[in-house]
Amino acid sequence: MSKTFSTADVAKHNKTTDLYIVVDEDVYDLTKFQDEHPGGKKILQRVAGKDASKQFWKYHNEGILKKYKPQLQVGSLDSKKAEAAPAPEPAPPAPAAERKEKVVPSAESGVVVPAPGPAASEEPTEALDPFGSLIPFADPNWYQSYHSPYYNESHAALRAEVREWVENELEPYVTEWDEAKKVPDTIYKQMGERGYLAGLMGVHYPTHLTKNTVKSVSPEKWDLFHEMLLTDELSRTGSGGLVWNLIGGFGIGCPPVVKFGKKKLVERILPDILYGDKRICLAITEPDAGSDVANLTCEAKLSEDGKHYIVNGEKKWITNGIWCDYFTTAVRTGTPESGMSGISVLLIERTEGVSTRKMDCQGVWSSGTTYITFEDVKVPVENLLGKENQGFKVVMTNFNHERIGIIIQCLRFSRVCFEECVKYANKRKTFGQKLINHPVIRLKLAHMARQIEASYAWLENLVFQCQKMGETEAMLRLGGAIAGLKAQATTTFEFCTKEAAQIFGGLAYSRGGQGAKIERLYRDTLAYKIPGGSEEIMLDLSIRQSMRVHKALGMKL
Ligand code: HEM
Repeated sequence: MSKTFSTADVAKHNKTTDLYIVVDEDVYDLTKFQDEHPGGKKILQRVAGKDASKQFWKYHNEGILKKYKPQLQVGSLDSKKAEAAPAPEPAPPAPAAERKEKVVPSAESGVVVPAPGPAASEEPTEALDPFGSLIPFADPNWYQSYHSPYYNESHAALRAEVREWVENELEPYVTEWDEAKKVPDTIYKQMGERGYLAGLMGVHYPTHLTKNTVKSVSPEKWDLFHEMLLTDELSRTGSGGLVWNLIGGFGIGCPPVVKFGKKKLVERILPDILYGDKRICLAITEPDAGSDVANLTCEAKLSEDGKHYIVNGEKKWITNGIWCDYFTTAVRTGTPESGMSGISVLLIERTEGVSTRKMDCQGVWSSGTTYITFEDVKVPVENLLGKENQGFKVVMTNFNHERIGIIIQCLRFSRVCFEECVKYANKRKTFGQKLINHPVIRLKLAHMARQIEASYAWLENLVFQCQKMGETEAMLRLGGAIAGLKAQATTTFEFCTKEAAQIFGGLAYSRGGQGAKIERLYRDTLAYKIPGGSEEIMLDLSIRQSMRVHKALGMKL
């Protein structure tokens, strides 16, 4: 692989039986690959022995090279070696001690939500070093040296750590996994090993439950902005299926156990979950009850000896269900008419009477959307989360966390659409002009960017409020705003996929290839607009809830 070639050496490999090409000064042996090349072998034979960089970048994106490099690259041109030395490395970030850190979460025991220290908004810090492609609006603006009160060196370090993993080990394979409707189990396991699962619960980093920690951020520094950027960077894969596979079930199924589960239960089941050995999901929605949670019918009756609940009912559209060992399940313990005051939440373990079957859906293919039936399932009373008939509070507390997760993903997916479009519009020519030179294309990009940036600024503000307020106050005061932002994020996401598809044209209509992310995200939009509270319910709730809260705060009309 480390062989050096001159252009004259490469030129000798110009036959169908011995076919080399050059892409970006690296040399590839395509002799065997030509027969399986999806673009055809003749097109490769026409560039045999030559530098085909221009043609390559016309038809492919970076993921293809990353994926095929290990098997096809045989060396590099001698010219590359000569130039390699002076290549400027981005300046390393200044040591943490040299910078003033903004958010210093305190780790008092008994405080569940990471609370920022007093420094959080006192004085402005220097902007962080630039990071990423520097395409405007393709990353949050603090990646591009904008000043921000929310981020410090530990966020920059996590950003680099996650991006490296995503770009090298996830993104090149995402299309394959989506088509297979399954992500290898090893990837989920790595989520545990890398300490990411433990950091995604909206609580202080739980070192008492796992020995795994995140390499670039010490547990006591972990805050909600780390959690946000972890989800954000994972979403750069441009696959709702992948993100939901890794955090969709866990991120909403596990927090209620940690926050409302009895100590013994938590200590028994959490370590295996946080290591990535066991999986957990949230089971609320039913064939006949979605956003209308108060209407659910899956029943749990106390056994005569009072030691078990006997659960009977169905759950539908449950993310990750087919792979799960544990189900955080909303059940009716009250009378059929009891509404929201007859709901409880149980941690149901995969045991006799629990059946799961995979559902076929429009989008998020690799997320394992599941239909679950519970038939006379015996659940120990110790598995009750919170108090009997007070499960509505557990469900509501969880909604803010779930919705913020959805918002983060939608906004990054919107950025992915934007970024892909900018890159494509700068190489694709129509009517003798690059797409970027057509005002109609720039107009589409502008409408995407303005929605992304405005929504993201609202998101950062709300995450900051969650961090400052603590869980109960956040639940009472921010529900309306978070619901409004969820609707804002899903409409932005839908708009961006629609406009991106128009820019990519036929490439966004067929699966795979350069338009793969756009085609997939277009199909994923409904999986964001409907669950976690549909767009219509979110908009209505945003006003109803805010009016109620502000009335209590003394609103004058
Ligand atoms: C390292 C060398 C190459 C590899 C690994 C490679 C791989 C691939 C793959 C995986 C696809 C499927 C579409 C996708 O997933 O993007 C594809 C499509 C294609 N490739 Fe290549 N390719 C290589 C070089 C080239 C070169 C040098 C040319 C042109 C001279 C070329 C022309 C095409 C065309 C026209 C398509 C079809 C694009 C479409 O469907 O729109 N490829 N290639």
